[in-house]
Amino acid sequence: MTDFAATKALFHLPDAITYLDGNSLGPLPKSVPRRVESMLSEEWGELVITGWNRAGWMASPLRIGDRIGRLIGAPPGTTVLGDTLSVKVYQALASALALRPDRKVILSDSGNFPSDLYMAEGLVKMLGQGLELRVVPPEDVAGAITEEVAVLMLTEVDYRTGRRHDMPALTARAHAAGALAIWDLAHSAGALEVDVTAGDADFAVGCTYKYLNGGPGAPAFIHVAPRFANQAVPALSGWLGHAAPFDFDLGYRPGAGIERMRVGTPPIIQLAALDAALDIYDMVTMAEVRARSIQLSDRFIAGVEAACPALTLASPRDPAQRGSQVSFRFAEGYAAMQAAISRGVVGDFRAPDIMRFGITPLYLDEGDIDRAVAVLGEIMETSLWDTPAFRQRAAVT
Ligand SMILES: Cc1ncc(COP(=O)(O)O)c(C=O)c1O
Ligand SMILES: Nc1c(O)cccc1C(=O)C[C@H](N)C(=O)O
Repeated sequence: MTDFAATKALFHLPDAITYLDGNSLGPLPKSVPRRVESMLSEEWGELVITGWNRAGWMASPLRIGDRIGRLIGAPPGTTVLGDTLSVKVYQALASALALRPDRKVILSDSGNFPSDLYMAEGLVKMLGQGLELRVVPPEDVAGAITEEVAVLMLTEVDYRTGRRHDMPALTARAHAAGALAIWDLAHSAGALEVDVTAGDADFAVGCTYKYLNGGPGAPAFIHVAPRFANQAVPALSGWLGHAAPFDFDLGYRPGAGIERMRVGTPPIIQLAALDAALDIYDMVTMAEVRARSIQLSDRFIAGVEAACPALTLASPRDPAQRGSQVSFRFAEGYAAMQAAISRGVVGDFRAPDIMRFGITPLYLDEGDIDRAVAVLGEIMETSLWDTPAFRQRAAVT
């Protein structure tokens, strides 16, 4: 049985802050500074270039990829880390399209994160070939999976509303229509019980700086189903995805399996931080994390609805349809969130009117939820948000 008080004690949580933004950037695990410091001084400092072999740097994208694979139901050797999520989306999509050369449609939805759509748009422009990116409302996805579709590309949990797609059902539908399915697990990995194997995903990608607490700029992951591992053509054919990088051949030969999804030099310092952060996931089961997330989310929804009648729930009320965030609509949501932050309750805002709160049981408990509810209630009751200073938008929201 997971001891959530023990996991909470493993995080550095800034004084007087209730942190409800772990769905965007996880907080600092206390073990990370020590690990990074030892990586710097003992590995980089003492081993210098021999660290690639002697400290296992070169193998770390696959080794740590397996730690993430365990959390998303991927078999060992099918998940690798590197680059940003936008890059991994591009790689997955390019490879999936090459596996369905006779089809022309990439199907996605308007709840997808814009970068995923932008990467698809860029790829469509570059490849030409009559390809089309078709974006439909989330509720219309199932009906839009026709035999024209080459690839269904979705983010499982909507970054704004927290609405969760049914990965196994939509994937089965895509497969029945002859299409492939790519799942972006940015808002799922470390938050929900995900099983890419049972769900039969062809490709899965995600980031590690949200629920997995790898820190700002932590590398993304990509998983390729074993049936395609040696078939997927890597669009970004960098040297570390080559079958024998240190042969320095002039021609590219893809590496075995998931190795081919590597591109260039891995971010070793950032991987050390992520590796330390993932130790916390060895202390929990995803079933318990999910159950606790639902418990805390339901408490938060009930509290906010009672204390803040002006906020309307934007997330599905049914926990099964929701990820691990809770969102509310309020026309002046940006200002209201700034007011909340000024009172120590940190969530974020997504245009046009979404106040977003990440519910992360590894370091949040009932006391945090109740404090956040009380602060939001007070802000709404006193209209504390109603000042030009809180309406002034920052560069990053
Ligand atoms: C669903 C989703 N896809 C893609 C991205 C882009 O990730 P990155 O900035 O690592 O490329 C994000 C977050 O920024 C995201 O939430
Ligand atoms: N990756 C981010 C960044 O570099 C700066 C600010 C925010 C982010 C995010 O991750 C945003 C996030 N994907 C979202 O769901 O809105």
